Amino acid sequence: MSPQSRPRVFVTRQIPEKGLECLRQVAKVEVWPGDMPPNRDELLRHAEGCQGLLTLLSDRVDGELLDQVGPQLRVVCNYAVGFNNIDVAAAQQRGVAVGNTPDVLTDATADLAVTLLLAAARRLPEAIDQVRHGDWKTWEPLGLIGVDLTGKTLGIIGMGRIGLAVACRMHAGWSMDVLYTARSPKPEANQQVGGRHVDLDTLLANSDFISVHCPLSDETRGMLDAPQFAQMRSHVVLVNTARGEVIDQPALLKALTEKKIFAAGLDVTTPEPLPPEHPLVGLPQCVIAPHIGSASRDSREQMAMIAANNIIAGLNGRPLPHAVS
Ligand SMILES: NC(=O)C1=CN([C@@H]2O[C@H](COP(=O)(O)OP(=O)(O)OC[C@H]3O[C@@H](n4cnc5c(N)ncnc54)[C@H](O)[C@@H]3O)[C@@H](O)[C@H]2O)C=CC1
Ligand SMILES: O=C(O)C(=O)CO
Repeated sequence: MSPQSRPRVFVTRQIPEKGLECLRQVAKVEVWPGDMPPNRDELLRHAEGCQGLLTLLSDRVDGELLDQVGPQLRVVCNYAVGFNNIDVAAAQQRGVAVGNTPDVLTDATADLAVTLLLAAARRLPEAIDQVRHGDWKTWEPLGLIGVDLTGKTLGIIGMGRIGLAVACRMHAGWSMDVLYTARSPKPEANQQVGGRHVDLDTLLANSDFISVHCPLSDETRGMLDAPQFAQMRSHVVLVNTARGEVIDQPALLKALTEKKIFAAGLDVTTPEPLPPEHPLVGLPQCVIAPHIGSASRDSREQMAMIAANNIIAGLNGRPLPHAVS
């Protein structure tokens, strides 16, 4: 195929080169060069006339964008497993295939959830600050006391790929019992970690640690709000690596400041980035990472390959290897 007749693909951010090389074999690829994502106008302008779009979570893909890109558009793939930024129904109505990059980031994201859980439970940011600021005066019998982990109960909200990987780590490493919610019981969770499928209220009332792993949807938005915090144990450590909007953030702030729960570890917030002056940032018992769950070398490279293969399949009118519906 001559370079002129190749389909056009717009990639909305620099991604690992391996994936781009693969795409360049079959398509004329434009990569957004900015450190910041394209704004709406820039996205609309650069996407117009493309057959493929490789998008990020910060790119809203809706009916307006799809119409402006034009009827030649065949495929959109998010460089992420979550796809709450894409109106999948609008894409399907227009015959546009939608893909994502699951599995290859499961371990990295689960590792980060465990890291946040441990850091929040053992008050690591406060301890590090003490050393940095010259406040480490002596060995203190009553200083920086955290919560214990071994043999406690872990509640997983959304027992999918990442939820199960977190449960496996905490069950094998800390002998935790596992409760979980999901749309249906997961036999693999029962087999691998003895997990019990329960309703949300049961999970909230009986867990010492709670880790959120469900996708963001109309059903899960604001799922943890004031009434849910009121049901939690006062020593709970809450971890969220799913999406910020699953938790009502003002309710979380209140629960933390009023010591209704012990601590939180967040990789996702509302909004992202969270401004440094936001009250959650200043709370010692809230550990916040800047959405780095999948930020490991192998995960990001493999995500790029999956995304490229999805786009290539879509351009060729083949079913996507990793399609969402
Ligand atoms: N922080 C980060 O960098 C990353 C964040 N994520 C987030 O993690 C989420 C989960 O990823 P995976 O485990 O791969 O997805 P998955 O699809 O394997 O698992 C999601 C689970 O949530 C369950 N679920 C759906 N609605 C629910 C509800 N209302 N209540 C309880 N459970 C519900 C589903 O049944 C499923 O078992 C993604 O959607 C994404 O938002 C994923 C990767 C990296
Ligand atoms: O994959 C996702 O859903 C993320 O949030 C980033 O990897």
